[in-house]
Amino acid sequence: MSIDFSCRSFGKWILAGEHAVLRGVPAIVFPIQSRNLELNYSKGPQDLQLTLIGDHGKDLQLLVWGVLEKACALKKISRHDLKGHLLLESSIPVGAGMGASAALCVALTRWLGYLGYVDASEYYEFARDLENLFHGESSGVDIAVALSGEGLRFIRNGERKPIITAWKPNWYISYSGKRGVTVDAVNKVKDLILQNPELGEKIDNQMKEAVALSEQALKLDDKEGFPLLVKAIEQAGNCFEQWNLNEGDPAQHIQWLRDSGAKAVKTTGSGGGGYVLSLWDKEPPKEIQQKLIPC
Ligand SMILES: C[C@@](O)(CCO)CC(=O)[O-]
Repeated sequence: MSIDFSCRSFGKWILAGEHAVLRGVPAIVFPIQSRNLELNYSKGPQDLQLTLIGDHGKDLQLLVWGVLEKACALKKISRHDLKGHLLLESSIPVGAGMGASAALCVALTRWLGYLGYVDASEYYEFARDLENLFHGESSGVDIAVALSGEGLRFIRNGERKPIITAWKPNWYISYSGKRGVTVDAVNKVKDLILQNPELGEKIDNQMKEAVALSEQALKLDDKEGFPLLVKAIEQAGNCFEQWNLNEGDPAQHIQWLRDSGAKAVKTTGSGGGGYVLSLWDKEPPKEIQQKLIPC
């Protein structure tokens, strides 16, 4: 079968800015090159057929049809207008906070663009509308990075600026042992803000400062940048503590990383589970590395 169109979108991890980004604070987000979703499309006369492969391809089974349903409704097209064969290969786990749903929405948007249903100028907005199927409220940060494939400084309804890093930190993400459900985590933070607006604002401001520090740290050289980056990550990580989003398995995983020699550790993404970022001053021990994904 010949391939008529293909595209690739990426999973993501966030250095700083989670949650507060919903209230206008910038977020620093990077793609995970090793966790991506590849779409290959072959034209054909038959109603659309779907094949899912890869470590996490099958996870997408229910999501794909749901997203396509919504895309058809938004563009006022019938499912029967979509013909041919779609092959999706994914290495992004679903429900782990790595942005699998955003990567899927971006890949399908690009494909619909190829078919002539979506203009390239509206890819971002359209993919975001599709992603709202999964999140009650999303800032669009996952869509932005899945679309660009590069590190970004992201502001909700605002800038999406590439991040230039002057050095390559020894940083990794690893699974906390528990699923992270974005909508639950977002609601937990919102509840805290409702109950204690002053504290909510204080934590958002702390996150904002962590974002500024991390940007500064990445612009310096590694010698000067490292201690600043440690401070930034710890400060951002402490926000998750205050939001009570590290309880249980994530807290134990964070402690294990610290005990193993990580110099700074924080939850990445929505929290309440999912992935944890760790920063090291040298290569982590071999037996630890098996559990770490290089960023
Ligand atoms: C928790 C959150 O800030 C990041 C999830 O990756 C939600 C969002 O920005 O859409």
